[in-house]
Parts: sequence; structure tokens; C-alpha cells
Amino acid sequence: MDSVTKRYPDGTVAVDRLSLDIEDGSITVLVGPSGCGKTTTLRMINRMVEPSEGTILLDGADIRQQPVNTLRRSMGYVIQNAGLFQHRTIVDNIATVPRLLGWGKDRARARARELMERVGLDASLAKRYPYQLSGGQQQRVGVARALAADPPVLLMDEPFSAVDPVVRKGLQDELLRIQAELGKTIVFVTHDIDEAVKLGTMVAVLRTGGHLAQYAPPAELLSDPADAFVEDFLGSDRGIRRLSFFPSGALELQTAPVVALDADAGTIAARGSTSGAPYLLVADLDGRPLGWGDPKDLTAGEIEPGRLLSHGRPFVHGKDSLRAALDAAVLSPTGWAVGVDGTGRVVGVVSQQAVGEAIRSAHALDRGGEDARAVR
Ligand SMILES: Nc1ncnc2c1ncn2[C@@H]1O[C@H](COP(=O)(O)OP(=O)(O)OP(=O)(O)O)[C@@H](O)[C@H]1O
Repeated sequence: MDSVTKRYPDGTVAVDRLSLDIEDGSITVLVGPSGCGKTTTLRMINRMVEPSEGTILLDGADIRQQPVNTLRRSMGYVIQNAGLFQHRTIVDNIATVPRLLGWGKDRARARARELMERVGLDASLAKRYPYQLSGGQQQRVGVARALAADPPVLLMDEPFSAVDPVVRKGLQDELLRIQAELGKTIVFVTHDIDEAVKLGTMVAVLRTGGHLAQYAPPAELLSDPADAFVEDFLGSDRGIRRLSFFPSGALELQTAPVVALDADAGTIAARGSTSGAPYLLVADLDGRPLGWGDPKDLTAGEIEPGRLLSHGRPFVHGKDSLRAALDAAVLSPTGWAVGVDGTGRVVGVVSQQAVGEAIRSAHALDRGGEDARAVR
């Protein structure tokens, strides 16, 4: 988008000289307060709204050079509440664009069924009508329908804002998975900064009047907001959110405060006195965490899992972020977090204090990187 302005007939300037470079195969999120011009920007990309000034290029060519229908077929479009055709079955909703493109009924339906599977919809829903589906399922149908003709570009306007937080998280994960598999170029509108940070390869923060306040990868947005408006928009827990971008792999986990359910008295006594941890984590014979116990109360051969303190939610060492590790430590009744591997077996434990030190080192390293970039 090159210096694109939209002035509506009543004089409202919805978008003001907006320039954005959108990479192939990326997710670009447009975020900002209500009325800042997000939807207008998105609709200018498929020419549902024509810019007043400026140009939009797709693969180097002005989008006005091709017929509007051809352009729109190269761009899937997903909106809030899915916008499904209520009188058509799910499979026929999804097959809409292939049918418009002249595909035979069987081929279009076969494609639709393949897409249902891709977006996580059970095949048994194919013959239902939209009103017979939950909100989250309808959104999945919306995504499948937009993907049906395999367009290189997907435009998504607040597609997940009408569903509850749990379903929403599932839909976001699904979108990231589909994006990794299919490599579409996605432009995604939301007013939710958490969604923007989670989904965006790049995030464009717009302010009222359609001005671009900042265009940056999410980690940079959180570490270096361009101005007070962006900082305000990111909210007061920006520092915590930023921890999502630091991996937990660098945390050194301790194994001394971990004992197996069948540990002998000598091991319990020795671990209790030398580990430095106030409690010992008891793991079952398969290595899965059971809970924390005071070494004084743990009797060899008679450890009762039901009487142990909860181990809280463990974090997956190396896969989860420092945010997850901190959360695990903060929620743990002992102040120590439990790190597990991908199969849920204990790798070790770590104190709140050690997580805090790892956060400080990660910040220092990050700042070092920024200084190096500034020097270059
Ligand atoms: N057809 C129109 N005629 C006049 N003004 C319009 C028209 N459509 C949108 N606007 C105005 O343009 C501005 C940007 O609207 P737009 O819908 O792009 O914002 P948005 O960021 O998507 O908002 P929201 O988050 O509330 O959906 C708003 O001030 C809106 O009132």
C-alpha cells in the first residue's frame, strides 16, 4: 500500500496516507481503537472500497489493472459471525466459490469436505445448516469457505471476536497451523492487542484518523513502542506479555529437589537437606509430577499423593516461554515451578527467584542486540 488515503463522501478521512509493505506468506495484523480505519483499509485491498488517493500493488501490479471479480477470487474474505448463507448446507457454503468458478458439483463438494477436515470440522456436520452449528464452528466454516478456491491472499475482519475466549484460542491456533501448512498471505483486522501479538508476523497499529502509529514485529512492538499512544494501547502488562517471546530453554532446572514416589528414607533426607528448596517435588514412577511435600512429612514407602501440595500447572521446558515459566512459579504454592518435557515427565524445578534472574538476563541480551543493531 503506497500512501493510500480514503476520504468518504461526507469528508471523513478514514485512512490517511497509509503505506505498508506486506510480505508474501506473512500474517499482517491491523490493530487499533474503534473507528481508526482498519476495516476500510482491509476493504480497499479487495476493492470493496476504492481509495481516494494512493495505490495498492499486488505482486507489483496496481490492483485496478485487473477486473474486480478476478481480484476478489484471488482473495478469500472472512468476517465476524462468518456471514454464511443460511439456506445452504455447510458443504455447499464452502463450495460456493469453486461453483462460481465453474467446478462441477461433485468436485466442489469433495474440495469442501477436504477443507472441513483441514479447519477441524467433523465430516458429520457437512449436511447441516449454519443455524445448527456453534459460533466457533460457523467461524471455521467461514475460514474453509474463504480457502475453497485456494486464493493466495486471505482478508480477515475480526473473524474471531464473536466467540468466547476458549473457542477463540482454538481458532487462533488453527489459523496459525493452517498458515504454516498453506503459506497464505493474510491480512487480519482485530481490536484485540493480545490476538495481534499472538498471530502477527507484523503488526500495524493505527490511531484514530487512519494514521499509522507503528508497524513492527510483535516482539519489537512490545519492547519499543513508538510513542505514548502505542504504549497506552499495549496496556499495563506489556512487560509480562513480552516474556512470551523469550524461550524457557535457557532456564537451569534443578533435579535435586525431585524424588520418586518410591524414594528411600536416605534419599528423602539427603535431598531435603541439600537441595536448597523448602519442599521436595514427588514424581510418580513414570516421572510425572504428583505434588510438593515437606521433607519432614515424607515417609519412605508411605508417601500419600493425595496429601501433597498441588504442583500447579507445569511448563514445557524449551517449548514454553519464560512467561509460562513465571506463571507456573507464581501460581505454585511453593513458589517453585515444575518443568516437564513434551510427554509431561519432570525435567526439573526452578524457583521464582531463578526465573526472575533469567528474565533479567534475557532483557540484558535483548538490549545488547538492540545496541548492536543501532551501531550497525
Ligand atoms: N461509508 C462510510 N461513510 C462515511 N464514513 C465512514 C463510512 N465507513 C466508515 N466510515 C468512518 O470511517 C472511519 C473508519 O471506519 P472503519 O470501519 O474503517 O474503522 P475500524 O477501525 O474498522 O472500526 P471498528 O473497530 O469499530 O470496526 C470511522 O470514523 C467511520 O465512522
